[in-house]
Amino acid sequence: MILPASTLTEDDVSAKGAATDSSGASPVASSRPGYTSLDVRLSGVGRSFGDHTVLRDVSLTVAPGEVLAILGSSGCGKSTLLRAVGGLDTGSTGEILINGSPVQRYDERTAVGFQEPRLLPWRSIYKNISLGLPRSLSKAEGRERVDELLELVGLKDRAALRPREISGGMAQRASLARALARRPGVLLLDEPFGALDALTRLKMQDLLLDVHAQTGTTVLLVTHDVDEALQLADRVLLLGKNAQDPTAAEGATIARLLNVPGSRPRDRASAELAALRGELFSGLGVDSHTH
Ligand SMILES: Nc1ncnc2c1ncn2[C@@H]1O[C@H](COP(=O)(O)OP(=O)(O)OP(=O)(O)O)[C@@H](O)[C@H]1O
Repeated sequence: MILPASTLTEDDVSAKGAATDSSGASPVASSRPGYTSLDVRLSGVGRSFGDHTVLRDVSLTVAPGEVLAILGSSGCGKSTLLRAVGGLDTGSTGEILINGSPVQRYDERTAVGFQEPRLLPWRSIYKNISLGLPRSLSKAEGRERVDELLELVGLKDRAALRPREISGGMAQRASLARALARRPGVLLLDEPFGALDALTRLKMQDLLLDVHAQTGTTVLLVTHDVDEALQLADRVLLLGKNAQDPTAAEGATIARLLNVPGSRPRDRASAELAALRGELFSGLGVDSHTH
């Protein structure tokens, strides 16, 4: 049973984040009954398309329950990396392990959410979410799970509507619920809020924090938004040229890997975050105009 985040006690919230994994990575969340949080280990991951090298030598461990934001300039390979972790692309080199075993084609331990909600227009919201259920569930179990998810993403009273009858933000919530329906150990989100207006985007960020507090799922989040990364992530991975080796061969690698301090939800105006924001902007080649 998934409870709305508002029913969590302070103890529930502070119990999260107490542990750290052996990689020295960020705090890990404990998952709720029925959910799992899996670790992801990347070793020397690379990807080329023909003679165009997009990614090279990406190595890191994402702790169970961690939220890792992936930033980088357009075309640097963020989606390519995410697709490789989900087994949507099998052309990468190096090794990707989830919970110690290699990623499979369309790995069932993962679920992917995209910028466009990708809902079937002729199906109800309820039915669209049920499309994400694992086949192993009975009808009754499936119904119970979809009801929980509708509650979790605040769409209980919209279940019977078609996608065109709800707003873009609601459609994105339905898409998130569909991705969660198989209770993935690793949730892969590719610019999930990129097409939403600024206010809806902030609300969706809060919703994702609620969902993460409820499920403890490991999240890899590709975003272009530095503030979104700082608000949501335990760590931020900046893909780009290696600053220590500017003459290195083409292809993006880990340019920076930053811990984001403070527990969520974070104070958007804190001085610590402002310093990190400046560092990330400079890593992205953008002048943050601080004087
Ligand atoms: N199937 C493919 N065949 C050939 N080239 C590809 C393929 N998929 C990706 N690429 C190339 O790999 C590079 C990285 O693409 P990718 O979509 O991963 O970048 P990104 O960082 O996610 O970009 P954006 O921020 O613009 O979404 C691009 O140059 C793209 O053209």
